[in-house]
Amino acid sequence: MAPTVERKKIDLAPLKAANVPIFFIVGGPGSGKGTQCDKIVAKYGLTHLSSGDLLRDEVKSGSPRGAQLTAIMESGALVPLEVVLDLVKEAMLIAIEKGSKGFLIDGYPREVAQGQQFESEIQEAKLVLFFDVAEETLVKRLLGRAETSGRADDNIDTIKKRLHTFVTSTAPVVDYYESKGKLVRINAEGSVDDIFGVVVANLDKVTSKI
Ligand SMILES: Nc1ncnc2c1ncn2[C@H]1C[C@H](O)[C@@H](COP(=O)(O)OP(=O)(O)O)O1
Ligand SMILES: [Mg+2]
Repeated sequence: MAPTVERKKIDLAPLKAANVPIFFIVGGPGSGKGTQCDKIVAKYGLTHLSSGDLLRDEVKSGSPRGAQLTAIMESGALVPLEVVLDLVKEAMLIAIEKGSKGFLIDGYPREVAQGQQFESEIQEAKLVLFFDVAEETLVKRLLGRAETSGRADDNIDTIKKRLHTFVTSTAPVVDYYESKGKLVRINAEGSVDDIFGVVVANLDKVTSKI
């Protein structure tokens, strides 16, 4: 059986009181989420949180929770939904203390259930930006990133597995938010700047109050 992970009680009152806009950023691995988020942060001053980075940072921190996470990932099991959500909540609270104007939650939700849990415990997402890219392009970009990223998961076998996971579990997320009228589907095959132009046009419609 996979080891369990300790959970602390997290007081979300300051986050709820701030009531800042939250955007989910979804798209296959290599679709350019990180690239576009960096540009959004620079223009709008939103806080960028990547659930993958938060997990990797927790593991690197050497905390007891990080060690428990390593054991789970090595056992091949999935990190429990609540633990990822705890890491996101903690990072959001720290950012709110520093005056964050809103959040880009990158790579989350991976499953419809994750999105529902986030929204019921924290707050509804304002919009979901979906970077839509053909599989062929994703593979090409990830192999390019592999040359400099040092990420163990940027290799052809793992890339294929991640693409399969994306198609089977994340595609329903896209359908779910589309049915709620919150999905912004962005064709992300073009250049970084062209894609950003579309992002800006969509964010400007809803961030006039930021
Ligand atoms: N529009 C674009 N055209 C070409 N390459 C792009 C691109 N957007 C991002 N890239 C590159 C940068 C990275 O090396 C790789 C993956 O981008 P990323 O931002 O790390 O993706 P993600 O965070 O969605 O996994 O592709
Ligand atoms: Mg990324």
